[in-house]
Formats: sequence, C-alpha cells, structure tokens
Amino acid sequence: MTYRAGWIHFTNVAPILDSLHLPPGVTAITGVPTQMNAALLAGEVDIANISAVEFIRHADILEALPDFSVSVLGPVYSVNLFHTRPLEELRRIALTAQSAMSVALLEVLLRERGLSPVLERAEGEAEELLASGYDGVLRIGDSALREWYSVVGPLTPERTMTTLPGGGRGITVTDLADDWFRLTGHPFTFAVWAYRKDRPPPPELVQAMRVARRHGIGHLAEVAKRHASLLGLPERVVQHYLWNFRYHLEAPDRLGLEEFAAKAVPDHAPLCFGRGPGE
Ligand SMILES: C=C(O[C@@H]1C=C(C(=O)O)C=C[C@H]1O)C(=O)O
Repeated sequence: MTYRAGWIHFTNVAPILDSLHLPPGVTAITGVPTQMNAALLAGEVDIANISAVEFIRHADILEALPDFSVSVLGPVYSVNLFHTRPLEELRRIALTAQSAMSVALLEVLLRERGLSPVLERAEGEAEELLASGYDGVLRIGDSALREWYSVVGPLTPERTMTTLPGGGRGITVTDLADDWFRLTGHPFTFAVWAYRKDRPPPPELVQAMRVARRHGIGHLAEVAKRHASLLGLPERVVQHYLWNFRYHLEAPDRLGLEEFAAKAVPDHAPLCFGRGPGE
C-alpha cells in the first residue's frame, strides 16, 4: 500500500527536503502549513510536517518523529508581526490563513502582556494591509522573510543579520520567536513531523529523511545559493536564515515545546514521540 507524505514547502525545510529520495511506495504532495495540518487530520496524507500546535491539540491521535523539527533559539526572521504602533496600542491585527502555529504563538504573547486586539484572517502583503486599516499584520514563511528584509535591509559590511534595525519606513517588525525567547529563554518549535499513531512511517522513509538532512546541512551553502536566487534575496541572508534553524528536536526544543503546550493548550494529552535511531 502507498504511504502518503505531505510537505510544507517553505525554504526553511529545504535542508531536509531538497535532496530527499522517497523510497518506493511513498508519494508526496506539498502545501502551506494549514493545508498540511488539514490533510493529515483528514487522513489525506499519512505523515506531514505540521504546525506544532496542531500536534499538541491532537496529541491523543498523533505521534511525532523524535528527531525532526523546525525550531529556533531566538529570532526566526520569517514569522513576523509588522506593526505601525507599539504592541500595547494595537487594535486590529491581520492574520495569515496559512498559519496555525504562529497565530497560536501570537495569542500567547499577547495574552502574556494582557493585550486583546481584534484578530482577523486577511491575506495580502504586510505593507498593503497596514495601509488598509490594520495596525498589525502577521506573516509567515518565504514571503514574510522577503518582506522583513525589504523593511529592515539592506545588509552592508557594517550591518549584519544580527545588527539590522528592528524596522524601517514607519514599520516595526516583531520577530515572534525572538519574543518567545525573551519571555521564556527557550527555543521555539514551529513544526514537527507528525503521523497518526496507527499509521507510522516506514523506517526506510525516516532513514531517507535523516540521510537527506545530513546531506542538506552538509551542503548548506549550495542550498542557500539555490534558494537565494529563487527568493530574490542575497545569499548571505538565506545562508544565515537556514543555519539558524534547529532541525533535530533536541532536549531544549522539547522543553520549549512543552512550555508552549502548557500555555496554549493547557488540557492537552501527553505528547508522544516515536523511536529515534538506535532506540
Ligand atoms: C518558521 C516557520 O514555520 C512554519 C510555521 C508554521 C505555522 O505558523 O503554522 C508551520 C510550520 C512551520 O514550518 C515559517 O513559516 O517561517
């Protein structure tokens, strides 16, 4: 029987997925996070990298690979709240319909500050939405990375990825993963590779993913070069963007994930992870 995979195809998974050779009998489709979340829960795919909050919400039926994640410690650069007033004064925030995890993170970060602006789903570029009456716009993925760079860039020999300003052209950019780090001191896990407990992936697929990740991280400069040209961004930006990710769901990432789960879905079932290599 065929085993069906669903991949969120954002650039941040390129170091894992670009050189993945699917074993015989495995097929794959791609989409944005909310599409993959829905496809997994509807049984249209058997495994997918999904928004970690959906894994937490459905921890009774889902399990995750124990050593795969899209996590960061500090800034992520591609999950951004673009805003024209201080956070405390925001009244109306547009949320991208592509995201579940970043929306849940924004809700936690607002709640921690005692803030309750109106949150609405609205699609479009940050600057357009800000011009149309929203004072905050949440964007994720490749377009959010591009929009961030267009607001805070360009890099120069003196202005590096870590010393770029926090805004420009009257827009402040709040990096939600960095805000989480400042709040908790933990990494933030955006995605895990989840599957229904009764449909675990064939070991050959997991092995192929581990091989592909080793290859991708080992050839990160090439991956970054290819994607910089696809994204229309400087190679230096994409290189930094990619080497900044934590792809192995290590102990600090799990601590961050557990802390997020306790804040966002306090009544969740225990999180289950499958067996790692050599376990
Ligand atoms: C870091 C990112 O993480 C993604 C964001 C997700 C979400 O907001 O639901 C889901 C999966 C992640 O791959 C990003 O989109 O830039």
